[in-house]
Amino acid sequence: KTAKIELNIHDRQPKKHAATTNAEREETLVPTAQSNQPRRPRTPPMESTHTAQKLTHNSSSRVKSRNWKITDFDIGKVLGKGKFGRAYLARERNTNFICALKVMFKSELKEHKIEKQLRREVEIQTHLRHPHILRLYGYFHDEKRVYLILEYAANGEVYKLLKEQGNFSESVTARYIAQMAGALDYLHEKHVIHRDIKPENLLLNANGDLKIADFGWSVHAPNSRRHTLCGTLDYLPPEMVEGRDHNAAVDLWSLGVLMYEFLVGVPPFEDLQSHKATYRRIARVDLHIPPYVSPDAADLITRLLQYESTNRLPLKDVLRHPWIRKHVPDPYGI
Ligand SMILES: Nc1ncnc2c1ncn2[C@@H]1O[C@H](COP(=O)(O)OP(=O)(O)OP(=O)(O)O)[C@@H](O)[C@H]1O
Repeated sequence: KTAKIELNIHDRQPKKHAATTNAEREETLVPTAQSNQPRRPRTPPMESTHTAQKLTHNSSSRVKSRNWKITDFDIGKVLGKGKFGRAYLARERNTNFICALKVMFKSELKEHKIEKQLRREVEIQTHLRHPHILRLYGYFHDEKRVYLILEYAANGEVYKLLKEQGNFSESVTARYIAQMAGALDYLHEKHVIHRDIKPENLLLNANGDLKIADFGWSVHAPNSRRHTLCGTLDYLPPEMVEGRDHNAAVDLWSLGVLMYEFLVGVPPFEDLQSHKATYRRIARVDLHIPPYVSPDAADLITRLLQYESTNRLPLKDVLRHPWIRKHVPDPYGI
């Protein structure tokens, strides 16, 4: 059933204002010239032949990496900066497989005491296989850094697209929400709660399909650990801001917040005055849906943003909702 939460809320930081990290100061992964070799068919590096450095899950359920090293990859452009490092476009030399390489400094992981969190993130994400969940193919490390080999999402962050466009149309939103509902349903069946659904954690691949990308706050349910929550308050459900027990229904609430933000451009309980004000609006479910949102869309948002977690519309019913049906002919096949 759940985890007790300690709140330690910070403002939603635009990525470019992230604090300077070792990764920025010590830029050692110099992009290499792209080779002109013809491309072979792309297969995930894990499935490549003799290098088979697949992450394995041993009996004590610790995830292990084997043998990958930085020289197995050609490094391309910087895809972006996170709090703890950078992501690079990369190509595995043996197979020409294109991927993203996320590089973090061990010293920073230690300094911020997030090694455990990262280990959990890697352990969870490695075992997930879903078209709308970003694949983590493997990881390796050297003396100073940890590297994650990730599926490449060519169209970048949903957050950036949303800021550029202001909001999304109902048909685009319905497609994203159906993809999210499918992915969350898969996670919940595996007893994983994501707990940090927001546009910053969603990427888009070359086809414009959505990929859940960040498992930093995910947990296996049931879970009884206490956690310090950093990040935006906007997506937290009443039970989490009130420090009560919570379960997988937290992701249903966040899906409602996400749907609102996609259609309106700002999250429903945002209050720029103070965190306290946002907290109050969440706890009261102080929801105002603008009149330009269609009645069917408003109905789905309202069914997800229910104070009582048991009253939130289950994910399978989200996929059957008339608004999804109207815009997404085959919500199970997307
Ligand atoms: N697999 C990927 N495909 C394409 N772009 C990516 C990929 N992974 C990361 N990026 C880009 O690089 C940026 C930094 O990624 P990173 O995972 O290091 O940080 P983050 O998780 O977005 O941020 P934070 O560390 O603050 O949580 C992302 O915001 C995104 O724009």
